Amino acid sequence: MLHAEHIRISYQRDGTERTILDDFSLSLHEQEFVVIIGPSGVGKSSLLRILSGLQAPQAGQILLKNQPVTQPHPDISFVFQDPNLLPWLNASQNIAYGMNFKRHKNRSRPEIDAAVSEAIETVKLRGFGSHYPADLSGGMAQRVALARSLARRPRILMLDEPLSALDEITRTQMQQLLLDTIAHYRASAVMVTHDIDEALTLADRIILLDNNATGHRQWQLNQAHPRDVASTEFLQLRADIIHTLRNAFGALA
Ligand SMILES: Nc1ncnc2c1ncn2[C@@H]1O[C@H](COP(=O)(O)OP(=O)(O)OP(=O)(O)O)[C@@H](O)[C@H]1O
Repeated sequence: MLHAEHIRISYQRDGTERTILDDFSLSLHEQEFVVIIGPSGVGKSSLLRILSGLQAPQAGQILLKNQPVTQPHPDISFVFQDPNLLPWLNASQNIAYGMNFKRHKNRSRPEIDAAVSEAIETVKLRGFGSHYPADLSGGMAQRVALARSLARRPRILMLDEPLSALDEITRTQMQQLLLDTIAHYRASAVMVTHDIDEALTLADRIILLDNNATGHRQWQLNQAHPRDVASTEFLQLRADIIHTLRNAFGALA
């Protein structure tokens, strides 16, 4: 449904153009969960912004249902590492605020209220709609951010390390919640993470971004959820990914 074709990302530094990523292509399928990994600075966040239409590539194009994506798109939502909730709005109002987008302008109040209730229910925050961000834990705030992104029913969710600020237990719970929530909304997802176990837990496909000539590596995972990442199968996959990272990036990995 989303196609990235021959993407090049470069930035100006000290008057010269520095290419971060070149000739990257990706076809994201319906309800597919793609996880992007790679060392710091390889261009993961930049790529996610480009896939979302938040940033223009220097070459190539993004197509969603065969239409070019050149600006933020109502069918694509973004979840950041920081929940970025508005402190003067309660959880329900923060979620409703996410629906304040061109495509939803004609929605009636009852429709918005129903979408907010469904989102709150799905992220398991029933009873917390009237709570303000200051009264929510980090995990709860990130659930509100997830609900805000999904209430407007995007087809694709872009997730930039959304769980990395959470403690280990909350993070594990959130991984399952993320899978359940995305399945409920029948969305696809592209997520950036540094955590290989998280990638193994969530992904249908893991892509290792590589900015040199060896090209990007990918692994297809067909195992059902929940997954036991301590099983022999996953330990072998994990070892293969780490080995590939070391070969591609040496000391950086
Ligand atoms: N707006 C910008 N202007 C100039 N350089 C930038 C800009 N954004 C990113 N960069 C540079 O591009 C490179 C890739 O950055 P990006 O944040 O996409 O990488 P990343 O793989 O997500 O890194 P990390 O894992 O550390 O978050 C880095 O060297 C960064 O300094």
